[in-house]
Amino acid sequence: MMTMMGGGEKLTQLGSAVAGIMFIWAMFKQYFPPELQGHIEKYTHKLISYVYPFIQITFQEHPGDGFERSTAYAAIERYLSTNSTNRAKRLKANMVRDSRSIILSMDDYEEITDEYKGIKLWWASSKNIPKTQMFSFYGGGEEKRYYKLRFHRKHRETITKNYLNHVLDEGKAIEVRARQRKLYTNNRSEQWVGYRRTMWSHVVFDHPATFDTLAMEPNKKKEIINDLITFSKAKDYYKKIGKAWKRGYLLYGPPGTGKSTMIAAMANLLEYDVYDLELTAVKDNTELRKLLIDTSNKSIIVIEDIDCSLDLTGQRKEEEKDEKKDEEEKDPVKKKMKGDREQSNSKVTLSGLLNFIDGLWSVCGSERIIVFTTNYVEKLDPALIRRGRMDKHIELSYCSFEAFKVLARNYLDLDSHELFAKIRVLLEETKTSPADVAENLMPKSAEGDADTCLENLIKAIEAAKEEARLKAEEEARLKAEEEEKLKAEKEKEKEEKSAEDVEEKKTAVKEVKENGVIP
Ligand SMILES: Nc1ncnc2c1ncn2[C@@H]1O[C@H](COP(=O)(O)OP(=O)(O)OP(=O)(O)O)[C@@H](O)[C@H]1O
Ligand SMILES: [Mg+2]
Repeated sequence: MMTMMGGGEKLTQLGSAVAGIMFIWAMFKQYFPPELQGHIEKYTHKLISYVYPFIQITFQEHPGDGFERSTAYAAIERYLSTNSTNRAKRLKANMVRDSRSIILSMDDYEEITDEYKGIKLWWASSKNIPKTQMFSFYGGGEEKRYYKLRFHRKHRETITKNYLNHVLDEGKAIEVRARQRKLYTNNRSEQWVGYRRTMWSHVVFDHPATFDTLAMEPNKKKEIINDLITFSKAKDYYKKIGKAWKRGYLLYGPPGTGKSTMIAAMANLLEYDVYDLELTAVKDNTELRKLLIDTSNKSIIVIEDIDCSLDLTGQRKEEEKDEKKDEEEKDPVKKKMKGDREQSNSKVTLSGLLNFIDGLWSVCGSERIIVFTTNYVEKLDPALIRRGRMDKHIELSYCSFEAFKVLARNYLDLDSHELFAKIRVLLEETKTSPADVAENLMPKSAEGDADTCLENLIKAIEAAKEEARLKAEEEARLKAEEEEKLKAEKEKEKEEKSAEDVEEKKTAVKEVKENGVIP
């Protein structure tokens, strides 16, 4: 205070006295007639400005006559909630819509101090109570709340230019951290009507997966976490290089290897909302664009099983298509995907999707992550997955021993066990998905202990290994049979051919004999 005032303790006391008078005035002015109120206020302010070196800024909760709560007031409330819980003696608790927790803020007529770059500031909360007890729409009933900021006039520049932005940014950041995150899914366009926007339906996103619980090679996991965090802090960098603040991830790998789990972990790490985009419910590229424009910042837009939701083979050669058709007819899973695609009538095209990733729409909104998942990366059109479009390709593969250790720690609280060595060998020999491992590590009964779970896992992997061996044997047998059949057919063809040749030769000799000419 001494350093700020420069004028010594007397001035400090004067400041406090004036602040006290103003404070008491704010509380009691309602009891004076309005005409008198105006006069008293005018002259007191004049007098005070001679002796009083402070500047005051007021932030109303409902500026103007609107219903809308000022975003600045809300941000200040959040900002002060971290500050005031330690310093204010009287607090009020608020449960704000969409928030995960109660916000504690200083109660009316409380004052706290803040410090910014060595400058001391005072924040006070207050309210005006109108004389008439009329019905009103304002948030706090009839009262009009406001915050008052007070600081020495020599810091005017710093406070108005930097400090206020700092408070608003911090307040917004606290709000983002405290808000309930949402999982959105797109509705069919027939439901996009009415007063409320219904392009997306949402539920509270409360998935427990985190990168700690995700089973994966530790180095790979670290790399992904770093990549995400770097992205989330790179606002200025993206601006500098002139690129939209977006990043694309392609997650690929067999079923049950943690692709969807990783998306949840990403959302939890960055505290982003998740938009699960079901492409088969989107009629065409125009609808796709509308949906994407309607997403919010700080979100992950997910298209799962991209190969099933979009016919990516549009421009391919016919013969390739035929080949694929045969394959689809044979494989039940692929047949279902094809069914999904056909049933959906979706006319979203590859180029529509590419425009969505890096076309013009990307100028609207920022801080978005786009994630595609697929089980068949080799099926995707190269245009879709080229670098720059999908910035990072992440393979999620079968469960390695390192990944198993994460699961054992999560599910059984085990860091080591005598059965680990055996499991390591089995995992190296087989293709076991983390989902299968996780399934077996869950106790099947209330008494199920860690030993039983590990034994169950061993049994399950051994059974799968045996099944795979039998399948391989069967396939080898069928292949051998096929080859045998082919060989026999070729032999037969050859024999028939040579019989034909002999016959031809005989005819030729006969003709020579009869006609005396060589054909
Ligand atoms: N890497 C992993 N770490 C932890 N748990 C996992 C992992 N992979 C799978 N699981 C477990 O298996 C279940 C299924 O995994 P998930 O849905 O993430 O697989 P997926 O790769 O998305 O499969 P699909 O290709 O079928 O969509 C999850 O609920 C989770 O409990
Ligand atoms: Mg999945």
